[in-house]
Amino acid sequence: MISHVEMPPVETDVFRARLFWLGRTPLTVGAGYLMKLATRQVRVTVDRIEKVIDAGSLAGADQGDQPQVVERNAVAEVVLRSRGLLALDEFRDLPNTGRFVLIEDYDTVGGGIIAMDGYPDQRSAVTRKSTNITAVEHRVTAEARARRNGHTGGVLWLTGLSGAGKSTLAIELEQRLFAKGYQVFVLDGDNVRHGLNANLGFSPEDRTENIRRVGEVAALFAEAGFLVLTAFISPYRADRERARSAAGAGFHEVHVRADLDVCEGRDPKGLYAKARRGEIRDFTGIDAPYEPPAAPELVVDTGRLSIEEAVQSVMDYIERRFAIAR
Ligand SMILES: Nc1ncnc2c1ncn2[C@@H]1O[C@H](COP(=O)(O)OS(=O)(=O)O)[C@@H](OP(=O)(O)O)[C@H]1O
Ligand SMILES: Nc1ncnc2c1ncn2[C@@H]1O[C@H](COP(=O)(O)OP(=O)(O)O)[C@@H](O)[C@H]1O
Repeated sequence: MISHVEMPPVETDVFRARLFWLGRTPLTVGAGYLMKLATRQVRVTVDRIEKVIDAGSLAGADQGDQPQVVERNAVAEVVLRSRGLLALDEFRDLPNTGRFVLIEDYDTVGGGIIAMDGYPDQRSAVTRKSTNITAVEHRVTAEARARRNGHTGGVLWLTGLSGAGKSTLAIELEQRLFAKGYQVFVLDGDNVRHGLNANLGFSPEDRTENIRRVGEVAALFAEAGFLVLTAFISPYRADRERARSAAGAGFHEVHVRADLDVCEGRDPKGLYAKARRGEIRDFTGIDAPYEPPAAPELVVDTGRLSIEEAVQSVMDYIERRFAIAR
């Protein structure tokens, strides 16, 4: 793709669209459509419908917090997802190329404009700048490390909203696993942001870079034979998938799940209250997105389980997946 050096396209597999729906059958969450974008056609699926406005009355359609359909002639804000990375322009920067048409069974069923609010440009996370580099082979094998430690190295990647219980579980598990003889270490969002990632904030691109670095560090710890427990919100699916690729087969995604109102009710650091008062912007779950895992290896429902039950369920999982007979 050729682009102006000052105005390169955004690279992403998820984006927001404001669209006008013309289809005879409603647009639905999970449905797939062909998106015509300048000269390209790509398949996209509807990840979320954020808001629906009836074009006749201009009133918000009453579908609760999570609308599931957009009826004909309605205007909606939706989140669309593609399989691979797409190069896109935002409508506000480049109106001519920042718009698209949706097609279903050869019929035009909608048209809209692209916005990236809340979602990162993934360009820097996928760009390699170094060349002429050659990997050095270790002589200590992963098997030798595992034999000595009594368990394989790996990454248990905890993801979830603020207040879901990631740190509580990770810290408790670290102590219990250490007592059992595991080489174990917790990488926690709040701690890592004091050092390695002190130069990063909470913009979508900074969160992506935060998770990119942590994913690489966790993969190195795992290679060194450690069991790494990471406790980051890690709100974007693509970032977690990159962390998975960095660590390979030893990566296990754990969704620490609790509804937003449960997390907000706990509010252990008083941050939700600040976000509601407008003192913190771009707070996950309030005015910044969280993309739940589509197929995590484990779900821990901390809204239903006690801390002890939640710890035990992850502990059982770890013992099944990582322990080896010496
Ligand atoms: N805007 C905003 N949104 C979300 N969280 C915020 C924000 N500002 C500060 N904090 C505090 O930072 C912790 C999240 O850091 P992470 O590194 O895990 O975030 S991310 O993965 O990069 O999204 C998070 O910690 P946890 O509550 O443990 O999740 C908060 O304490
Ligand atoms: N089943 C549970 N698992 C984990 N934490 C729980 C659970 N039930 C209640 N909590 C409480 O929820 C809060 C979670 O906070 P924290 O661990 O800091 O979350 P996070 O790291 O995801 O932001 C703590 O105050 C904890 O005591």
